[in-house]
This record gives sequence, structure tokens and C-alpha cells, in this order.
Amino acid sequence: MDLGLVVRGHGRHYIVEDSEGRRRVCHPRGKKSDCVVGDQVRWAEVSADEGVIEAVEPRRNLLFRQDEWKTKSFAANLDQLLVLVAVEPVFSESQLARALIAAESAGISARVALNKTDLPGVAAQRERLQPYRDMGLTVMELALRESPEASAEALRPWLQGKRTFVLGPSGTGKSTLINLLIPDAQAQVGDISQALNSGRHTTTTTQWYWMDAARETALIDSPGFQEFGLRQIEPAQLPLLMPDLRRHAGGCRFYNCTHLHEPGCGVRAALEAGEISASRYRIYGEIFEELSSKRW
Ligand SMILES: Nc1nc2c(ncn2[C@@H]2O[C@H](COP(=O)(O)OP(=O)(O)OP(=O)(O)O)[C@@H](O)[C@H]2O)c(=O)[nH]1
Ligand SMILES: [Zn+2]
Repeated sequence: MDLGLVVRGHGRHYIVEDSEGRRRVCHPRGKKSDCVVGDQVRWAEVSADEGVIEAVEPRRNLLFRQDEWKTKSFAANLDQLLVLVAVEPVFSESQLARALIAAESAGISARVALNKTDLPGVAAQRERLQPYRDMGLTVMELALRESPEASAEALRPWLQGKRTFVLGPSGTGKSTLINLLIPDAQAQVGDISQALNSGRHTTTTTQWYWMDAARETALIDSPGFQEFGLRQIEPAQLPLLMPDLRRHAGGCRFYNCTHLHEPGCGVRAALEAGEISASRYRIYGEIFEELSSKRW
């Protein structure tokens, strides 16, 4: 059986790319072949342009979010995550923090890019990202529409040879990014997908794009989202997935310190000393409470 790559999902249909780069619609056979974009699958031909997915190969990693009711997978087998935010619309820091925690928990390295730095509000948004720089994260600055060449040059070395998932709220410039780096993006979405999608062109589903003919560098684009639940994480794990808190959690008097009210807490000492930002600590408290609340 041929090994294929899932490049797009449409409900219960998937577009699978074979080892020669040909794409076709595949249907999963039974529950065991539930898959997500980025999965390597064993598939068999049914007709000239249709196949059936027999099995999903073990995953190296899986980026997902989980609320009270359901798990929503983004993609599997990723090398890195690009969280794209913009000067406008003003980004939610909570969403940013959650995306980074999900990546950390899945063992996927991440970077942040601030787009639309040509706009006058740039200084304020740069400032909001300072805690992220301070905790060791790379924060790139882009102007994908206003300075496309410089932006592409800044991104390319980091993307080269990697499979990068692009995550960000609606309106930040994800389509602009894809069209800049992937001139044949529309062709890669393909006729089959457009037929399945009944001709809609907006990003309604996760899509895999190759940046090069050799198929070594990939970008995975995903639709924007509202909720970003992290129910997969145990509350006690949470500080270990936030590098700025983790750095100080070893200094707590109690080994099971929640960093919320215990005496002798290294995290709260760091907060008071200005080494952890107030917004990061507030977001920690909010997520901690959410993860500790009863699951129905
Ligand atoms: N000022 C400015 N505007 C930009 C820049 N990059 C993109 N935009 C604009 O921002 C708007 C949204 O960009 P898109 O690329 O459609 O954003 P998106 O993230 O794909 O949005 P959705 O399709 O809603 O998910 C468009 O009007 C772009 O032209 C930039 O560098 N500067
Ligand atoms: Zn503590």
C-alpha cells in the first residue's frame, strides 16, 4: 500500500497526496482511519481519482485544542508553529498565550510574527509582545503587504526545509502570507478541493501548501478560530508550559505550589520584582482556574 500525505480535510473526505505528488479524494475506512492534515496514511486506490484510507501511521506530534465538549485537531507531524498576530486588529494576548502553551505541550517549537508594522499602532503592540521576547521567544516584525520582499526574506531562512503551521486570528494577514510565499497557492488548493468546497475561496479548512517543487518546505494554513481550550493539560502542568513562570517555579516553598496564594512562592516573588509580567500572570490564573473547574 502506498504512503500518502493528508493535505486537506472536508468533513469525512480527505485529499491525500501520493508519493508522486498526485492528489485524490480518499474516504476513511472505519474509525481507525480518522486522520488530520499532516498525517501519513496507508491508502489504496478505488478508482482513477479516488482512494480509501486503510490506516494512519503513528504521529510524531499533534497540535490541538480541547474545550469542555470536544477536541479540535489542527494538524499532525509539524516541525514548528508560526503564530501570526497584527497591529490591527489588536490581538488577544490570551489567545497568543494559549497557542504557545498548546505548542509547548505538543513539543512543537514556536515563533511569533507581528504583521502590519507599517501601521501607526505598532509601538503599543510591540510593547505587549515584550514579555514574550523576554522569555526567549523570537518575535519577528513583518509588513506582508507593505514590504513583501523584506518580509519574505525575513521568513524564508526559518521556514526552509520545515513544515510550519500558521496560526492566527482572522484578518492578520495569513492569506497575504500564503500568497506571497506560494505563488501557485490557488492551484495547490486544486479543483477537487474547490468542488468539495462548493467554490468558496475563503479558508474554511486546514490546507497544506508546498513552497518548493522538491516538496521539502511546507506551510499549513488554517481558518481563524474563537475558542482555544486547553483541557488536555493538567493544572499542575500549566506553569511548566509557560517558560517565564517555569523559570521561577523551582523557588517555591511547596513542591505543589499553585502560585496563586501560597506563602514563599517564587513565581509571585518574580511577579512583584517585575520579572514576570502582570498580564502573563493574569492569563496563567485564568487558564489555571479553567483547567481546575469541574468537567461535566
Ligand atoms: N497595513 C497593512 N495591511 C496588511 C498587511 N498585510 C495584510 N494586510 C491587509 O490585512 C487584511 C487582511 O489580510 P488577509 O491576508 O486577508 O488576512 P487573513 O489572516 O487571511 O484573514 P482571514 O481570511 O479572515 O482569516 C487585508 O486587507 C490585507 O491587505 C500589512 O503588512 N500592512
Ligand atoms: Zn509558587
